[in-house]
Amino acid sequence: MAGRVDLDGNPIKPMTICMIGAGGFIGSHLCEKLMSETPHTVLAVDVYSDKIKHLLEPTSLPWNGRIQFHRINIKNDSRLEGLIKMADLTVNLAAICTPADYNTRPLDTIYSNFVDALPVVKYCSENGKRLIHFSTCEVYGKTIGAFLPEDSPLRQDPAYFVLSEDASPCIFGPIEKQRWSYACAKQLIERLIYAEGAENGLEFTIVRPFNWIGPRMDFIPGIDGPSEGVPRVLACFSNNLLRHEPLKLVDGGHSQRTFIYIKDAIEAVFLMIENPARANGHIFNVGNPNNEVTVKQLAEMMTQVYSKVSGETPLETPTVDVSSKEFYGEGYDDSDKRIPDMTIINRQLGWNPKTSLWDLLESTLTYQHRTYAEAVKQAMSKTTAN
Ligand SMILES: NC(=O)c1ccc[n+]([C@@H]2O[C@H](COP(=O)([O-])OP(=O)(O)OC[C@H]3O[C@@H](n4cnc5c(N)ncnc54)[C@H](O)[C@@H]3O)[C@@H](O)[C@H]2O)c1
Ligand SMILES: O=c1ccn([C@@H]2O[C@H](COP(=O)(O)OP(=O)(O)O[C@H]3OC[C@@H](O)[C@H](O)[C@H]3O)[C@@H](O)[C@H]2O)c(=O)[nH]1
Repeated sequence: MAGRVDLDGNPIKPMTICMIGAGGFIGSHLCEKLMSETPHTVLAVDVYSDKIKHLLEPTSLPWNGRIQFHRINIKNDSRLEGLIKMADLTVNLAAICTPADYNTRPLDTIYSNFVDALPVVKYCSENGKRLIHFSTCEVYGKTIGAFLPEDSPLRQDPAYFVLSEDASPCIFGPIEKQRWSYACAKQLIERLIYAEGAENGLEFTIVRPFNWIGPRMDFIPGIDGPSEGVPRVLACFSNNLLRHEPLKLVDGGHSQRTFIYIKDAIEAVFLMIENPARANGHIFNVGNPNNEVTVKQLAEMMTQVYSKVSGETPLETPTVDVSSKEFYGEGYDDSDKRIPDMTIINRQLGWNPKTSLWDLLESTLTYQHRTYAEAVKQAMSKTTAN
């Protein structure tokens, strides 16, 4: 830890970071790396702490005293401003961010992603504190190419699909497609933060994650989350594999995504945290443009990788089609394709992702198998016995 320097060769001073949503998937990985590799202190705010329990106990851990957990719901807790004032930097990760909620709980989604973030922005701005706010690649919505005829050669032209922070439009569906409640709330909070920067001098960085995946993402229904809950695709497919049932392809699984390993993505956030002069005032795509697949291809690859790490033979028919209405309900819609433009993050922070999709799935599914296989087996045998 000694002699840590930033990208311009200046020594990095230890700082205090107020991390809101620290108990979630991304927060747990950020906390873990901050504790093991830096001298920084974290004021960890969340309503849950299960995913960072291993960092909080026992008190003999080498970083004891550098991480404090504050069980606070930011919707209604006056302690929040005090914590932001105590910190040099606030990182806001708190959000409802599972697509199954966007069309079924649109009010909670909009409140969580816009209204609840407002005081965080206000306290940072009023107290002259730096803010790193987590937005999403969903603010781009659909690509321009999605509106071209199916057989148009322009669909192959990157100008019609690569998503760039300072050039691409944000294209959402009609209001009755409530899927876009999340993207729209995230877009408005981005605009508000940007305006606070322009009018009141707020020092901000906005992160747009492109499908970060890895261990501790979401939950396995009926094991460490509600039986009827629908997590994001990694956990949905992991759950199917653990239960030896077919993976469900929504509307045929034709949508495309680029997946990035959480550990690669966290490196980018570290560079933002420790290089304020290069990160302030910027919006950054953080993704891996080399890891593009259709959801169907993802299902096939996960089936192969899971068979390798578990030693189990895959099902003869490993996938099954399901309509989005059946899977998510009324008002669902989808992003067609998500390729991040990496120009700005390359220029400002010199960052690039490293891990291939196969490798990241291998380490993630090894973790899923080790963590959940036994519990799923027991839960399934209990259900059969009843
Ligand atoms: N994982 C991704 O690929 C991805 C992609 C795009 C955007 N993001 C954004 O990154 C952020 C973190 O995502 P994640 O994947 O870690 O999700 P997550 O759900 O695992 O983490 C969010 C955390 O925020 C906490 N939280 C929510 N509301 C709160 C409140 N009112 N008070 C206190 N804590 C609250 C939750 O308890 C949870 O622990 C979110 O803003 C999300 O929109 C993530
Ligand atoms: O079991 C499943 C689950 C999901 N899917 C499909 O897989 C794709 C990816 O689904 P995810 O649940 O990972 O969510 P999305 O990529 O659509 O959105 C995510 O993007 C970025 C973040 O802001 C959020 O974490 C979330 O909105 C979608 O096309 C979805 O319809 C399936 O085909 N089967």
